[in-house]
Amino acid sequence: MRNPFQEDEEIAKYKCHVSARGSPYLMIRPAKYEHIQDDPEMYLFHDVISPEEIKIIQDISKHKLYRSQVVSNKGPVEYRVSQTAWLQNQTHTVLLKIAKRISAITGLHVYEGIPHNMAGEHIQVLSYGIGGHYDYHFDPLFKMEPEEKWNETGSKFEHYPSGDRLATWMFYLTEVEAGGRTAFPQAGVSVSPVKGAAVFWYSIKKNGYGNQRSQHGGCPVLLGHKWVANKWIRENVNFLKYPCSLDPQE
Ligand SMILES: O=C(O)CCC(=O)C(=O)O
Ligand SMILES: [Fe+2]
Repeated sequence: MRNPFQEDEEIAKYKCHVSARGSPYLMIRPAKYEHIQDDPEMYLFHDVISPEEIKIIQDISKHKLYRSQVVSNKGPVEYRVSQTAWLQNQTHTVLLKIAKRISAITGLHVYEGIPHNMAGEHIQVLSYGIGGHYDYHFDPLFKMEPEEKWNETGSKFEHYPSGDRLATWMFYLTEVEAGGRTAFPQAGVSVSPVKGAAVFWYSIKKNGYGNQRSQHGGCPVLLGHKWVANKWIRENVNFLKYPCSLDPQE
């Protein structure tokens, strides 16, 4: 996939892969993916959700959709124009299968688990019509704020005992005729929706701090209809899966 924001030299560093990623579940059908960036670590995985699975997800979402909100504000906001549906794993067997697949590919725990120690959030389905968009933002819930604030009494830290959003896995359920890219202005990359693919990136660095370069947004849909599904993967249960590195800045 050609990225208009990346120089040729930078593109040359990144490669496409076919790999079982060390998982026995992927031996017969290895993951096909593009390595997009190192900072943040980011990949585009192809053919990770089938057209039949997409249809099931859209069908169960259709009567649950409501105007999207953001964590920090109750009610609709102008900077996020789309519709949202949250799907719990038990809504359909397909959702459990999908969680297992994400886990095999990323090597992370992604099951919902118990509320105070969850590995992955419920799937969040988003539907954008023409003009639908989501301005630049960060997915982490509190780690983009200064560290002194994380642990204040009554702070967000207390409300998120499973830790912050370590990584985002986002399925593209449709192509978009024009517009609708997911853009990362600080990392200098953007990803065009490819039906059946998923973009995956880490928002928290190995040193435990939020990564400013993970800032991203959904560009306005100019023509067509865009559907995506987010799976946010939490930090605490994954502390051994994403260990710190020898470089404290990393
Ligand atoms: O729609 C997109 O491309 C991005 C969506 C997003 O960033 C979010 O829902 O947090
Ligand atoms: Fe986001």
